[in-house]
Amino acid sequence: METIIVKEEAPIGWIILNRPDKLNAINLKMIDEIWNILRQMENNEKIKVIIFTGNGKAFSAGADISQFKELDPVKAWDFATKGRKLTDYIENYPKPTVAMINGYALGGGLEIALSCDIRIASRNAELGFPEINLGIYPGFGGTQRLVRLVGKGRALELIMLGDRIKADDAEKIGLVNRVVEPLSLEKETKDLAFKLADKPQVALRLIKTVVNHGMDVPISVGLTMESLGWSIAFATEDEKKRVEEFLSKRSK
Ligand SMILES: CCCCC/C=C/C(=O)SCCNC(=O)CCNC(=O)[C@H](O)C(C)(C)COP(=O)(O)OP(=O)(O)OC[C@H]1O[C@@H](n2cnc3c(N)ncnc32)[C@H](O)[C@@H]1OP(=O)(O)O
Repeated sequence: METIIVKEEAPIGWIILNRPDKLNAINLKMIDEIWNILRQMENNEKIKVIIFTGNGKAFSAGADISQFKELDPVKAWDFATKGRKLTDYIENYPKPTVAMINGYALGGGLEIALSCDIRIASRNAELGFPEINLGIYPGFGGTQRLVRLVGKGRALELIMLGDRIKADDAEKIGLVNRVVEPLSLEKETKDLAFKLADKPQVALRLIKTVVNHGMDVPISVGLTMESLGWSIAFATEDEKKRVEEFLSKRSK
């Protein structure tokens, strides 16, 4: 791998963006490498949770601006589509995903973090969508995911002004789930990942499907999806075992 470091630390699969001298700017190669490793990890039963992070002082400072010089509208469309397909894949990934935001998470970098299920940020992280300052706007799904996460007013402010915000402010608006001290970032993220890995995996997958797709359809359809998914959970070993355990403890 040229642009990422991959670590298997079962049950965690680490994907570490690795162009530290360029603040982990995302080029086409990185998109391909993340995609390919995610495909492999999908079939690796030992891996139950994926953690994304960055090597060095950034999670990622966004799409690689040096590639923009070569872009005409057709190439820009290809680049954006590749990035957007990747973030769609991450959002709908069959295993839980966590973004461990260790520093700058900007533009396309923040869009990767936004497509993860949970975001934990170091207190010294800075987040934002500075694309407007380049005459563009988020193109890896950010306009749509941000508005769903923080609401229209805050999303427009972030995207239209392009200002970076501190982790604490990101937590206040729900852009990140939790802020921790830099030295505890890895431990807190791993604790969270272990907790997720201990949960029934099929039910987690159903939750992601119902929540993600439920947001795209009328509530009546979302509620029906919820009921269908809920019924499917009764076909799992986890449900049988866990309900049985609960009831047998009560009857003693
Ligand atoms: C085509 C479809 C795109 C779809 C949507 C996505 C769009 C985007 O993501 S556009 C990019 C948005 N991001 C930015 O505009 C951030 C750009 N970076 C910065 O503003 C600053 O680097 C900083 C504030 C994040 C950090 O500043 P500082 O600590 O002073 O570090 P340097 O600026 O010296 O950066 C070190 C090194 O990294 C290179 N670099 C940083 N960001 C990018 C980037 N996004 N693309 C390419 N290269 C980047 C920077 O040029 C420096 O490299 P050298 O000059 O070789 O040392």
